[in-house]
Amino acid sequence: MQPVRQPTRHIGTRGSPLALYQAEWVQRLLRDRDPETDWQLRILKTSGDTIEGELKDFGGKGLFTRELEEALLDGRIDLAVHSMKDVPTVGHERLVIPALLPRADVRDAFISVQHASIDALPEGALVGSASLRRRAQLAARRPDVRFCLLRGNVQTRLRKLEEGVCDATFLAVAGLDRLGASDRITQAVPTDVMLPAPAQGVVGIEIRREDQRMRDMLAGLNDKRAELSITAERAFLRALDGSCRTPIAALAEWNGSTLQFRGEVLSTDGALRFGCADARTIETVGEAYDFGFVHGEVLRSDIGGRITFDI
Ligand SMILES: NCc1[nH]cc(CCC(=O)O)c1CC(=O)O
Repeated sequence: MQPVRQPTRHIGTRGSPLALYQAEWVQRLLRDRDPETDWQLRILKTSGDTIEGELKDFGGKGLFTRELEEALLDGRIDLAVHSMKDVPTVGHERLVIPALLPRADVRDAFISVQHASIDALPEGALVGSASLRRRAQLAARRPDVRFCLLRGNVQTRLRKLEEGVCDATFLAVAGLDRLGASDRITQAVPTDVMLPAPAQGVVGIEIRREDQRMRDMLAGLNDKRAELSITAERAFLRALDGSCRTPIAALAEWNGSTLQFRGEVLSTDGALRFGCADARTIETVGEAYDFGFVHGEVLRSDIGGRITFDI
Protein backbone atom coordinates (compact mmCIF):
# COMPACT_ATOMS: atom_id res chain seq x y z
CA MET A 1 0.00 0.00 0.00
CA GLN A 2 1.19 3.49 -0.89
CA PRO A 3 1.35 5.81 2.14
CA VAL A 4 -1.34 8.47 1.80
CA ARG A 5 0.08 11.99 1.66
CA GLN A 6 -1.87 14.20 4.02
CA PRO A 7 -2.77 17.46 2.32
CA THR A 8 -1.82 20.53 4.37
CA ARG A 9 -4.05 23.59 4.74
CA HIS A 10 -2.94 26.75 6.50
CA ILE A 11 -5.13 28.71 8.91
CA GLY A 12 -3.95 32.32 9.11
CA THR A 13 -4.22 34.25 12.35
CA ARG A 14 -2.80 37.19 14.23
CA GLY A 15 -0.48 36.30 17.06
CA SER A 16 -2.35 37.83 20.02
CA PRO A 17 -3.53 35.33 22.65
CA LEU A 18 -7.18 36.03 21.77
CA ALA A 19 -6.57 35.59 18.03
CA LEU A 20 -4.66 32.37 18.69
CA TYR A 21 -7.42 31.03 20.89
CA GLN A 22 -9.97 31.70 18.15
CA ALA A 23 -7.77 30.16 15.46
CA GLU A 24 -7.21 27.03 17.60
CA TRP A 25 -10.98 26.78 18.06
CA VAL A 26 -11.38 26.80 14.27
CA GLN A 27 -8.50 24.31 13.92
CA ARG A 28 -10.28 21.87 16.28
CA LEU A 29 -13.57 22.22 14.38
CA LEU A 30 -11.82 21.55 11.07
CA ARG A 31 -9.88 18.55 12.44
CA ASP A 32 -13.17 17.04 13.58
CA ARG A 33 -14.77 17.63 10.19
CA ASP A 34 -11.81 16.52 8.10
CA PRO A 35 -9.14 14.52 9.96
CA GLU A 36 -7.50 13.59 6.62
CA THR A 37 -6.18 17.12 6.20
CA ASP A 38 -3.26 18.50 8.21
CA TRP A 39 -4.67 21.80 9.55
CA GLN A 40 -1.76 24.09 10.43
CA LEU A 41 -1.80 27.53 12.02
CA ARG A 42 0.25 30.27 10.38
CA ILE A 43 0.78 33.40 12.46
CA LEU A 44 0.96 36.73 10.65
CA LYS A 45 1.49 40.26 11.92
CA THR A 46 -1.07 42.88 10.92
CA SER A 47 -0.57 46.65 10.92
CA GLY A 48 -2.99 46.85 13.86
CA ASP A 49 -0.50 44.84 15.93
CA THR A 50 2.29 47.36 15.48
CA ILE A 51 0.47 50.69 15.78
CA GLU A 52 1.15 52.72 18.90
CA GLY A 53 -1.26 55.66 18.80
CA GLU A 54 -4.97 56.06 18.21
CA LEU A 55 -6.37 53.62 15.68
CA LYS A 56 -8.68 56.23 14.20
CA ASP A 57 -5.69 58.39 13.25
CA PHE A 58 -4.51 55.65 10.96
CA GLY A 59 -7.76 55.95 9.05
CA GLY A 60 -7.26 52.88 6.96
CA LYS A 61 -9.73 50.11 7.39
CA GLY A 62 -8.93 46.53 7.99
CA LEU A 63 -5.93 47.23 10.20
CA PHE A 64 -6.30 43.82 11.82
CA THR A 65 -7.37 41.95 8.70
CA ARG A 66 -5.68 43.28 5.57
CA GLU A 67 -2.44 41.30 5.85
CA LEU A 68 -4.43 38.12 6.43
CA GLU A 69 -6.47 38.83 3.30
CA GLU A 70 -3.31 39.43 1.26
CA ALA A 71 -1.96 36.10 2.49
CA LEU A 72 -5.20 34.42 1.41
CA LEU A 73 -4.98 35.98 -2.04
CA ASP A 74 -1.37 34.93 -2.62
CA GLY A 75 -1.92 31.42 -1.26
CA ARG A 76 0.26 31.60 1.88
CA ILE A 77 -2.84 30.67 3.86
CA ASP A 78 -6.12 28.94 2.94
CA LEU A 79 -8.34 30.32 5.71
CA ALA A 80 -8.23 33.47 7.80
CA VAL A 81 -9.85 33.63 11.23
CA HIS A 82 -11.18 37.06 12.21
CA SER A 83 -13.04 38.77 15.03
CA MET A 84 -15.89 40.03 12.83
CA LYS A 85 -15.89 43.32 14.72
CA ASP A 86 -12.54 44.09 13.06
CA VAL A 87 -13.62 43.17 9.52
CA PRO A 88 -14.49 46.05 7.13
CA THR A 89 -18.05 45.98 5.79
CA VAL A 90 -16.92 46.00 2.17
CA GLY A 91 -15.02 42.83 1.33
CA HIS A 92 -12.57 41.85 -1.41
CA GLU A 93 -14.29 40.52 -4.53
CA ARG A 94 -12.14 37.37 -4.58
CA LEU A 95 -12.78 36.50 -0.92
CA VAL A 96 -15.82 35.24 1.00
CA ILE A 97 -16.74 34.56 4.64
CA PRO A 98 -18.82 31.35 4.44
CA ALA A 99 -18.72 30.53 8.16
CA LEU A 100 -19.64 32.54 11.23
CA LEU A 101 -19.35 30.77 14.56
CA PRO A 102 -22.04 30.92 17.26
CA ARG A 103 -22.08 34.28 18.99
CA ALA A 104 -20.58 34.70 22.45
CA ASP A 105 -21.60 37.29 25.06
CA VAL A 106 -22.11 40.56 23.18
CA ARG A 107 -21.57 42.95 26.11
CA ASP A 108 -18.69 45.19 27.00
CA ALA A 109 -16.95 44.60 30.30
CA PHE A 110 -16.11 47.42 32.67
CA ILE A 111 -12.88 46.57 34.44
CA SER A 112 -11.51 48.37 37.45
CA VAL A 113 -9.42 47.43 40.46
CA GLN A 114 -11.08 49.87 42.86
CA HIS A 115 -14.46 50.90 41.46
CA ALA A 116 -17.45 48.58 41.27
CA SER A 117 -19.27 50.00 38.24
CA ILE A 118 -19.42 52.86 35.74
CA ASP A 119 -21.66 54.83 38.07
CA ALA A 120 -19.30 54.25 41.01
CA LEU A 121 -16.36 55.92 39.21
CA PRO A 122 -15.22 59.01 41.13
CA GLU A 123 -15.59 62.47 39.59
CA GLY A 124 -12.94 63.06 36.92
CA ALA A 125 -11.76 59.42 36.83
CA LEU A 126 -9.24 58.43 34.14
CA VAL A 127 -10.48 55.72 31.79
CA GLY A 128 -8.16 53.93 29.37
CA SER A 129 -9.73 53.16 26.01
CA ALA A 130 -8.76 53.63 22.39
CA SER A 131 -12.31 52.87 21.25
CA LEU A 132 -14.21 55.90 19.94
CA ARG A 133 -17.51 54.16 20.57
CA ARG A 134 -16.82 53.25 24.20
CA ARG A 135 -15.44 56.72 24.90
CA ALA A 136 -18.47 58.46 23.43
CA GLN A 137 -20.95 56.16 25.19
CA LEU A 138 -19.25 56.61 28.53
CA ALA A 139 -18.98 60.37 28.06
CA ALA A 140 -22.72 60.47 27.30
CA ARG A 141 -23.38 59.06 30.79
CA ARG A 142 -20.38 60.49 32.59
CA PRO A 143 -19.26 63.77 30.98
CA ASP A 144 -16.77 64.34 33.82
CA VAL A 145 -14.64 61.31 32.96
CA ARG A 146 -11.23 61.81 31.28
CA PHE A 147 -9.66 59.40 28.81
CA CYS A 148 -6.23 58.06 28.02
CA LEU A 149 -5.02 55.52 25.49
CA LEU A 150 -4.67 51.97 26.65
CA ARG A 151 -3.60 49.73 23.83
CA GLY A 152 -2.01 46.37 23.35
CA ASN A 153 -3.52 42.93 23.65
CA VAL A 154 -5.98 42.02 26.37
CA GLN A 155 -3.31 40.83 28.85
CA THR A 156 -1.18 43.94 28.33
CA ARG A 157 -4.15 46.18 29.01
CA LEU A 158 -5.11 44.29 32.17
CA ARG A 159 -1.52 44.54 33.41
CA LYS A 160 -1.36 48.30 32.74
CA LEU A 161 -4.63 48.73 34.63
CA GLU A 162 -3.21 46.89 37.65
CA GLU A 163 -0.11 49.09 37.51
CA GLY A 164 -2.41 52.06 38.03
CA VAL A 165 -2.03 53.66 34.59
CA CYS A 166 -5.78 54.47 34.76
CA ASP A 167 -8.82 53.89 36.97
CA ALA A 168 -10.77 51.65 34.62
CA THR A 169 -10.98 50.22 31.13
CA PHE A 170 -13.39 48.38 28.86
CA LEU A 171 -12.93 45.13 26.97
CA ALA A 172 -15.37 42.83 25.21
CA VAL A 173 -16.78 40.19 27.57
CA ALA A 174 -16.41 37.66 24.72
CA GLY A 175 -12.64 38.10 24.55
CA LEU A 176 -12.20 37.84 28.31
CA ASP A 177 -14.37 34.72 28.47
CA ARG A 178 -12.40 33.05 25.68
CA LEU A 179 -9.11 33.84 27.42
CA GLY A 180 -10.34 32.40 30.72
CA ALA A 181 -10.20 35.89 32.25
CA SER A 182 -13.89 36.26 33.09
CA ASP A 183 -12.94 36.78 36.74
CA ARG A 184 -11.38 40.09 35.76
CA ILE A 185 -14.75 41.52 34.73
CA THR A 186 -15.92 44.08 37.30
CA GLN A 187 -19.28 44.76 35.60
CA ALA A 188 -20.78 43.32 32.42
CA VAL A 189 -22.27 46.56 31.14
CA PRO A 190 -25.97 46.28 30.15
CA THR A 191 -26.50 46.85 26.43
CA ASP A 192 -28.84 49.78 27.08
CA VAL A 193 -25.93 51.59 28.74
CA MET A 194 -23.31 50.54 26.21
CA LEU A 195 -24.63 49.15 22.94
CA PRO A 196 -21.88 46.91 21.50
CA ALA A 197 -19.92 47.34 18.30
CA PRO A 198 -21.47 45.78 15.21
CA ALA A 199 -20.54 42.06 15.12
CA GLN A 200 -18.97 42.04 18.58
CA GLY A 201 -18.59 38.49 19.90
CA VAL A 202 -18.60 36.74 16.52
CA VAL A 203 -15.69 34.90 14.91
CA GLY A 204 -15.69 34.48 11.12
CA ILE A 205 -13.70 32.36 8.69
CA GLU A 206 -12.64 33.90 5.40
CA ILE A 207 -11.43 31.97 2.33
CA ARG A 208 -10.83 32.43 -1.40
CA ARG A 209 -14.12 32.58 -3.31
CA GLU A 210 -12.85 30.03 -5.86
CA ASP A 211 -12.02 27.45 -3.14
CA GLN A 212 -15.25 25.50 -3.61
CA ARG A 213 -14.24 22.47 -1.53
CA MET A 214 -13.47 24.66 1.44
CA ARG A 215 -16.70 26.59 0.95
CA ASP A 216 -18.71 23.38 1.07
CA MET A 217 -17.00 22.19 4.22
CA LEU A 218 -17.34 25.52 6.02
CA ALA A 219 -21.02 25.86 5.14
CA GLY A 220 -21.67 23.17 7.76
CA LEU A 221 -20.02 25.28 10.46
CA ASN A 222 -22.02 28.42 9.78
CA ASP A 223 -24.33 29.61 12.55
CA LYS A 224 -27.39 31.05 10.81
CA ARG A 225 -28.53 33.16 13.75
CA ALA A 226 -25.13 34.77 14.19
CA GLU A 227 -25.01 35.35 10.44
CA LEU A 228 -28.39 37.09 10.25
CA SER A 229 -27.66 39.22 13.34
CA ILE A 230 -24.30 40.52 12.20
CA THR A 231 -25.50 40.95 8.63
CA ALA A 232 -28.08 43.45 9.91
CA GLU A 233 -25.54 45.16 12.20
CA ARG A 234 -22.87 45.43 9.53
CA ALA A 235 -25.35 46.70 6.93
CA PHE A 236 -26.35 49.44 9.40
CA LEU A 237 -22.67 50.34 9.79
CA ARG A 238 -22.13 50.27 6.05
CA ALA A 239 -25.00 52.68 5.45
CA LEU A 240 -23.49 55.11 7.94
CA ASP A 241 -19.75 54.97 8.07
CA GLY A 242 -16.89 55.09 5.67
CA SER A 243 -13.99 55.80 7.94
CA CYS A 244 -14.24 54.24 11.42
CA ARG A 245 -14.05 57.80 12.81
CA THR A 246 -17.67 58.01 13.95
CA PRO A 247 -18.85 56.20 17.10
CA ILE A 248 -21.41 53.66 15.87
CA ALA A 249 -23.02 50.77 17.75
CA ALA A 250 -25.55 48.13 16.69
CA LEU A 251 -27.06 44.99 18.11
CA ALA A 252 -29.57 42.58 16.54
CA GLU A 253 -30.85 40.05 19.07
CA TRP A 254 -33.15 37.07 18.57
CA ASN A 255 -36.47 36.70 20.27
CA GLY A 256 -37.86 33.51 18.74
CA SER A 257 -37.90 34.18 15.00
CA THR A 258 -37.97 37.95 15.50
CA LEU A 259 -34.81 39.99 15.14
CA GLN A 260 -34.77 42.93 17.55
CA PHE A 261 -32.50 45.62 16.21
CA ARG A 262 -31.02 48.63 17.97
CA GLY A 263 -28.51 51.03 16.48
CA GLU A 264 -26.94 54.30 17.55
CA VAL A 265 -24.59 57.03 16.40
CA LEU A 266 -22.89 59.47 18.76
CA SER A 267 -20.79 62.57 18.46
CA THR A 268 -17.22 61.91 19.61
CA ASP A 269 -17.79 63.76 22.90
CA GLY A 270 -21.00 61.85 23.59
CA ALA A 271 -23.06 65.07 23.70
CA LEU A 272 -25.19 64.02 20.72
CA ARG A 273 -26.75 60.59 20.52
CA PHE A 274 -29.14 59.32 17.86
CA GLY A 275 -30.69 55.88 18.11
CA CYS A 276 -33.21 53.60 16.49
CA ALA A 277 -34.97 50.37 17.44
CA ASP A 278 -37.16 47.99 15.46
CA ALA A 279 -38.18 44.33 15.36
CA ARG A 280 -38.97 42.11 12.39
CA THR A 281 -39.29 38.47 11.42
CA ILE A 282 -36.15 37.70 9.42
CA GLU A 283 -35.43 34.52 7.48
CA THR A 284 -32.83 35.33 4.85
CA VAL A 285 -29.50 37.14 4.68
CA GLY A 286 -31.01 39.53 2.15
CA GLU A 287 -33.82 40.48 4.55
CA ALA A 288 -31.32 40.96 7.39
CA TYR A 289 -29.13 43.17 5.21
CA ASP A 290 -32.01 45.37 4.07
CA PHE A 291 -33.33 45.64 7.64
CA GLY A 292 -29.99 46.99 8.94
CA PHE A 293 -29.19 49.11 5.89
CA VAL A 294 -32.53 50.91 5.83
CA HIS A 295 -32.19 51.81 9.51
CA GLY A 296 -28.70 53.17 8.84
CA GLU A 297 -30.01 55.31 5.99
CA VAL A 298 -32.98 56.60 7.99
CA LEU A 299 -30.78 57.47 10.97
CA ARG A 300 -28.32 59.17 8.69
CA SER A 301 -30.98 61.46 7.28
CA ASP A 302 -32.38 62.13 10.80
CA ILE A 303 -28.92 63.23 11.89
CA GLY A 304 -28.55 65.53 8.91
CA GLY A 305 -25.42 67.66 9.32
CA ARG A 306 -25.30 67.37 13.11
CA ILE A 307 -22.67 64.63 13.11
CA THR A 308 -20.12 64.42 10.31
CA PHE A 309 -19.48 61.23 8.42
CA ASP A 310 -16.40 61.60 6.27
CA ILE A 311 -17.15 58.95 3.67
N1 LIG B 1 -9.13 44.03 18.11
C1 LIG B 1 -10.09 44.39 19.06
C2 LIG B 1 -11.07 43.30 19.33
N2 LIG B 1 -11.73 42.67 18.33
C3 LIG B 1 -12.60 41.77 18.88
C4 LIG B 1 -12.45 41.84 20.26
C5 LIG B 1 -13.22 41.06 21.26
C6 LIG B 1 -13.82 39.77 20.79
C7 LIG B 1 -15.05 39.89 19.94
O1 LIG B 1 -15.73 40.94 19.90
O2 LIG B 1 -15.37 38.89 19.28
C8 LIG B 1 -11.47 42.79 20.55
C9 LIG B 1 -10.96 43.18 21.88
C10 LIG B 1 -11.96 43.93 22.72
O3 LIG B 1 -12.74 44.74 22.21
O4 LIG B 1 -11.94 43.74 23.92
